[in-house]
Amino acid sequence: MAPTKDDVMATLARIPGPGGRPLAEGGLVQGLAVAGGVVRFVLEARSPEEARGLEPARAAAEAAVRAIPGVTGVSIVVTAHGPAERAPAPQAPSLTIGRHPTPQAGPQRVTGVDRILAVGSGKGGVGKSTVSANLAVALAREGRRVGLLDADIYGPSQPRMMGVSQRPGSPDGKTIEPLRAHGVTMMSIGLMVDPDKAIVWRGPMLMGALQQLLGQVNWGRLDVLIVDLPPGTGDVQLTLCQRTQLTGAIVVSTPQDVALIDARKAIDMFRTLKTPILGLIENMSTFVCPNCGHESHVFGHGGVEAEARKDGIPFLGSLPIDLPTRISGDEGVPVATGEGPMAEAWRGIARRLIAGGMA
Ligand SMILES: Nc1ncnc2c1ncn2[C@@H]1O[C@H](COP(=O)(O)OP(=O)(O)OP(=O)(O)O)[C@@H](O)[C@H]1O
Repeated sequence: MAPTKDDVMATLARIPGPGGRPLAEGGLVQGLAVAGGVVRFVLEARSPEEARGLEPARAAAEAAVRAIPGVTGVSIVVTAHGPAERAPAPQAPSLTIGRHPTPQAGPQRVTGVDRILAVGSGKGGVGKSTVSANLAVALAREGRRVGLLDADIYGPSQPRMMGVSQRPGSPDGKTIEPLRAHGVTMMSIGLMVDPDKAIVWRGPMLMGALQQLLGQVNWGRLDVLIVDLPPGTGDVQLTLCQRTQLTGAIVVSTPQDVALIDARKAIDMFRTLKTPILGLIENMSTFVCPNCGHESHVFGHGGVEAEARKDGIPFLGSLPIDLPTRISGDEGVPVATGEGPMAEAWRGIARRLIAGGMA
């Protein structure tokens, strides 16, 4: 019989954590997911010191969870952030998102944030949100302090992909406390509006909302903030590039021509706005049949790398069509939280960005 989350939490309640308190208590266990027999969760320490001290408890938890009948795999990630970055318990916010923009003099930094990476695409549905979420998690696993802002105002998908749904609090009515998931500090417009209501805003309202999400969210100290943009080349992209000091943009595309045509437009837009393009990522590159191992190039293959070479833009990597990537995205536990070839691919891209000083 497949194990349940309750089975896992009951097991973790018997394992001592920091200060002898059971691991199951105090919000230490985050993002618990049980898919088939595979159990995944994050142990979120309050400081790097506490994270280092958690190793024996992590090993004990892994052994104990593995011993639960029906468990076929266990992945436990320990992440740490300073207490300043830990969001307080959500309270009813008195702040709403969505207003006209306020004037500002030139592009501005976001307080406490060292780098801002925009993740864009020309075409919708090519995997921009999947890339943003997995990259954020992979960077956090490398020990970076990471924020994720879902700026896809018309179609926010990060709450689902990161597995959060509670409304962020605004205790003082001026700033919004972001949420935490899988070691990442995150905020999405989707958490502030009724999920069943369409956002019907003209450009100025979008600009104002983005300004609020950057300036009024208490991001804390971050090494890097990843901004998941809407597809295309519209008001949100323009506002972000013109009003914020961006480190650069990453453009995601699938290899087929129709996506590449739009990716070129996104590249052209970032160039026009003088935003450095840090690299291209090819998503849904190939499909390897899990039954026979045959590799098909459903959307073509290699087109994004060729485009990068032609344009003199770094190629950051390619990701195959992968069922666990889709399932884990739907379940709110990005595939980069686990182990295996996909998590390894994300780790590689994250390390490349860190080595280049970009994250
Ligand atoms: N490499 C992949 N393998 C399998 N499924 C994937 C992969 N990348 C993305 N997907 C799935 O494709 C769908 C679209 O992905 P995603 O939402 O990340 O795209 P997007 O470009 O952000 O879309 P939008 O234009 O709506 O913002 C999702 O269901 C996601 O799980």
